[in-house]
Amino acid sequence: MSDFQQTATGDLPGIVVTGASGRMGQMLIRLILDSDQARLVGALERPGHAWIGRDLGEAMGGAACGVPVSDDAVAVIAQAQAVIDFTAPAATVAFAELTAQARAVHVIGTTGLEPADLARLAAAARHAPIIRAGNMSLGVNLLVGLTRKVAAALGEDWDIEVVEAHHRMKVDAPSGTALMLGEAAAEGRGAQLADLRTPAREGITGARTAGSIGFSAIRGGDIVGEHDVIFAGTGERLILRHVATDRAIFARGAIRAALWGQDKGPGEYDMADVLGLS
Ligand SMILES: NC(=O)C1=CN([C@@H]2O[C@H](COP(=O)(O)OP(=O)(O)OC[C@H]3O[C@@H](n4cnc5c(N)ncnc54)[C@H](OP(=O)(O)O)[C@@H]3O)[C@@H](O)[C@H]2O)C=CC1
Ligand SMILES: O=C(O)C1=N[C@H](C(=O)O)C[C@H](O)C1
Repeated sequence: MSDFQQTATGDLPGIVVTGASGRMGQMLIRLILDSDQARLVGALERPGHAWIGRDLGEAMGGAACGVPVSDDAVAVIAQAQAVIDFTAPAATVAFAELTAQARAVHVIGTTGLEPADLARLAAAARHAPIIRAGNMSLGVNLLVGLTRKVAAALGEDWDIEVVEAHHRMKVDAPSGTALMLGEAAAEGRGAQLADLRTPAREGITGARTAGSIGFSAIRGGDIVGEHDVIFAGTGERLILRHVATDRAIFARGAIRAALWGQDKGPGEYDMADVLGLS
């Protein structure tokens, strides 16, 4: 039986994990319980979920850890210094408003957010820090900087394509990471991604528009997350690649962000801020 006992003692930042039963939720819970820098103070799931009211450790198949799974977001978030949230857009927007009311740090990994969701996050960030990134790993955040530099160095005769692969359960495309990489490539060219992005291709598409940025998504099996930025020139190709093999890289980044945010004022931040890459 797994031991889900809390390692931390004393007055450390208290973290609440939303979407506790999810792939990222469970990874975060294991790492926070093992951490000597933070405490797990709550676990949230949506109303009606089979885990509600159960001890979190037992629900995860191990020994009791003393943290119940709850659907009472207001009461649980009131206990938090940070909320780490890898759920779904509608849930994340609602959690942002509650987390801002509690003046806690909101770390958001959720992808697939629409402009209206982002506007609500911006409003919440007027009251407390929000740290959001489509990918919380060190490697991808370094790749973002490399992509910006390579795009700036190469002319428009180098076509840019972002190719991503994820597990069969992923619901959004292109991935949040692919969009981060596309935005960096566009910035490198002194433009906005919205002006260069090519819609998904199918049928008689015509030739490629010069200077555009294309996206392709593969879904299958248990692929954790793979991203290529392809710079296709004439007679040569340059490919920047990141391969994730373990979700712990995202969870470690999110916990680091939650701790980094403890002395920050209201506002919107990203992982480049957390990692000192800005
Ligand atoms: N930024 C990053 O580094 C990363 C981002 N992600 C993103 O994180 C998100 C989650 O990914 P993943 O863990 O794989 O997905 P899962 O589907 O495994 O987990 C999402 C969890 O959130 C729960 N949830 C949904 N709505 C609510 C709600 N209202 N209240 C509480 N819990 C809720 C779901 O419950 P139920 O199943 O019952 O609906 C589920 O347990 C995705 O958007 C993904 O793209 C993932 C990895 C890294
Ligand atoms: O859904 C996932 O799994 C992942 N989502 C993020 C994304 O959309 O880029 C990050 C990572 O690739 C895993």
